[in-house]
Order: sequence, then structure tokens, then C-alpha cells
Amino acid sequence: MPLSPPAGLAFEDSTLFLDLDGTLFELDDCPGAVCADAQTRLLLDTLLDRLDGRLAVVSGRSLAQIDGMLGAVSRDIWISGSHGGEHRWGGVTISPPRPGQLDDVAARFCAFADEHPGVLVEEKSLGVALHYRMMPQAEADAVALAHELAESHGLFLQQGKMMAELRDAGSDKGSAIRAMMAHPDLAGTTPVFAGDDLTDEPGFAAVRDLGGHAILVGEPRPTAATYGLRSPGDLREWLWEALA
Ligand SMILES: O=P(O)(O)OC[C@H]1O[C@H](O[C@H]2O[C@H](CO)[C@@H](O)[C@H](O)[C@H]2O)[C@H](O)[C@@H](O)[C@@H]1O
Repeated sequence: MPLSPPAGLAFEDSTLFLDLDGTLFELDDCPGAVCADAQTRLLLDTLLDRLDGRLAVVSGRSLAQIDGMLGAVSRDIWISGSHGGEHRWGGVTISPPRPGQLDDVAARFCAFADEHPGVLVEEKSLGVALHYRMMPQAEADAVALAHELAESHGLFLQQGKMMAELRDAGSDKGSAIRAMMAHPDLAGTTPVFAGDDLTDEPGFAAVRDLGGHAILVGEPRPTAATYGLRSPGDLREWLWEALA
């Protein structure tokens, strides 16, 4: 059953958490090509103002990637990157050391990509991802390699949309949202989280536990979200309408 869009956004007492890829931004064949256009930057600026600063991004991207994708407005947004592994808010950045095993993983992923034209390797601060969106027939071998390396290197296998990523275990978008909501500036507000992927489900569960609202962006599927919007374009339009 498709979920209904939320009626509106209560700007005076909400904290808005946004996932990026597949939620604020349409998916692209090339992860490095995704970047906010002028209209989306204006949207984020306007949301920040109306929410009195209570705007957060919760993403699998690294902090550095998020800054590059969003531009200057990124500095004023509460950010949790790397699937809850690194954070920047209240002027404080927390980014743990990069697991040393990732160098070997990156080399193995690059060798795989060399043998499978169209497969891409994405190096992040706390993870390495193997993308097969442009070569879906490589999925089984790519995922098998990721499983093998996760096992041999003691890393967590994070699967996403047409990609497999290795990173440290111990965090997810639920833990990220809970940590931000415990901050005195956000505690007591109503969390609203929009996401699209299975990796967003712990975030949906967290906001519902905290009395908030979860919005699934994309095709209907089993989910903890209670509201739905069909696409990133629909999410941006819904946000503009809420602001009007
Ligand atoms: O948590 P998110 O902000 O949704 O980030 C999740 C992953 O998104 C990116 O990969 C996805 O988007 C790419 C660009 O549209 C697409 O090519 C890829 O197939 C998707 O899986 C990003 O590259 C990853 O690092 C993020 O973990």
C-alpha cells in the first residue's frame, strides 16, 4: 500500500533530518556527480531559517563529501556522515581514525573494478564502496568479494542501492539521530526524518520511538515509515509547499 504524504511540517517545534542520495537527490550512475543545484541550496537555506537551525543531514557519505555536495550551507547544518560514524554539530567535529584495513580493501576493490569495466570504487573517510549500478551483472561477484573481505578484515558489510561498502561496525542512522536528539538544542523537539534506503530504517525506527515522523521516499516497500513521497523531486516540492 502506498503511504500518504505528510500533511505539513510544524516548523516551530520540529527538527528535520534529511538523507541525501535517493532522498534529497535523485540517484545518478556516478556518485561523484551528485551536487546540490542553486534551487536546492536555497531550499536548505530557507529550511534552516524557518527551523531556527534545527536542520540535519544523516548520510552514508563522508563529512567531506557532504560539504562538497551542499556547499556553504553545509557549515550551518547538523551533520552525521559515514552512516553515523562521524559528526559535526555545535562547532564540534568528531571523526574517528580510518580503519587501516580499508587500504587493502580499496586495493582489492580497485582490482575488481579493473576487471569489470563500469564498476566504480568510492573511497570515503571511514569506508570504501564498490558500485555496480552501471554493470548490474557484476552484482553477485561484487557482493561475494565484499562478504569475503568483511570476514577476513573484521569489517562491517553495508549494502546499499547497487553498491557494497565496507566500514567499521557500531553505528547507523538510528544511533546518529538519537545522539543529535539528546543534544540540549534539539531535545524536546519533534524529529522528522526522510530517507529512501534500507539503511534509513534504523533512523525511521528512532524518530518513531522519539515521538516523531518517518517519511519513505521512493517506491512503496515494507518499512517503519508512516508517510511516503514518491521521489526526491516530490520531497523537494513538498518542502517548498510546507514553507509557502
Ligand atoms: O545515506 P545516503 O546519503 O543515501 O548515502 C548512501 C550512499 O549513497 C551513494 O550511493 C548511492 O547514490 C549514488 C549516486 O546517486 C549511486 O550511484 C549509488 O548507486 C547509490 O548506492 C554514495 O555513493 C554512498 O557512499 C552512500 O553510502
